[in-house]
Amino acid sequence: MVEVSTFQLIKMGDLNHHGTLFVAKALEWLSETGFITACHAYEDPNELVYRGMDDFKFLKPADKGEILRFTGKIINVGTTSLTVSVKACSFADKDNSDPYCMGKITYVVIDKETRKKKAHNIPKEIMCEHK
Ligand SMILES: CC(=O)SCCNC(=O)CCNC(=O)[C@H](O)C(C)(C)COP(=O)(O)OP(=O)(O)OC[C@H]1O[C@@H](n2cnc3c(N)ncnc32)[C@H](O)[C@@H]1OP(=O)(O)O
Repeated sequence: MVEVSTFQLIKMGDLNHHGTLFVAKALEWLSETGFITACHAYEDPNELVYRGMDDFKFLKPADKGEILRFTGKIINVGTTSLTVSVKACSFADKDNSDPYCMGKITYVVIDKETRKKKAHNIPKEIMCEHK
């Protein structure tokens, strides 16, 4: 089972015109955590590419000064792909029960010479349910 956490402090430059966390910044942090999580399952980052994101939701605004914990878990292992669920919660929300935003990101393994997708042979045991 793979679970990876990263942390971000929301600063002035991360805000939108409402004065809350800008969606593009949240997506950047979400996809960084997703990629780092995927690299724990497949260790060559040069052969791992982003394919798509599903079910991205922004559920409540996040304020300047908040420390966010992004938690990535592998929820599906296919033939060439793996899917990581990432949740962003307050640092104080110890059980990740009240996320600010979340999404499911799929990565595909490619051959670094041909750039064509290839089977990764990652064992399904690394998957877990994201509560
Ligand atoms: C980290 C980065 O920034 S990487 C840079 C940005 N990304 C890129 O440049 C990648 C550009 N895209 C590509 O080169 C190609 O689309 C590839 C090689 C990734 C995939 O090739 P495609 O022919 O489009 O892939 P295809 O549609 O068959 O999907 C491949 C796998 O992803 C899975 N997949 C694709 N979309 C989704 C999705 N939305 N949700 C879940 N799984 C998905 C498929 O089911 C398949 O899985 P499997 O082989 O494990 O059964």
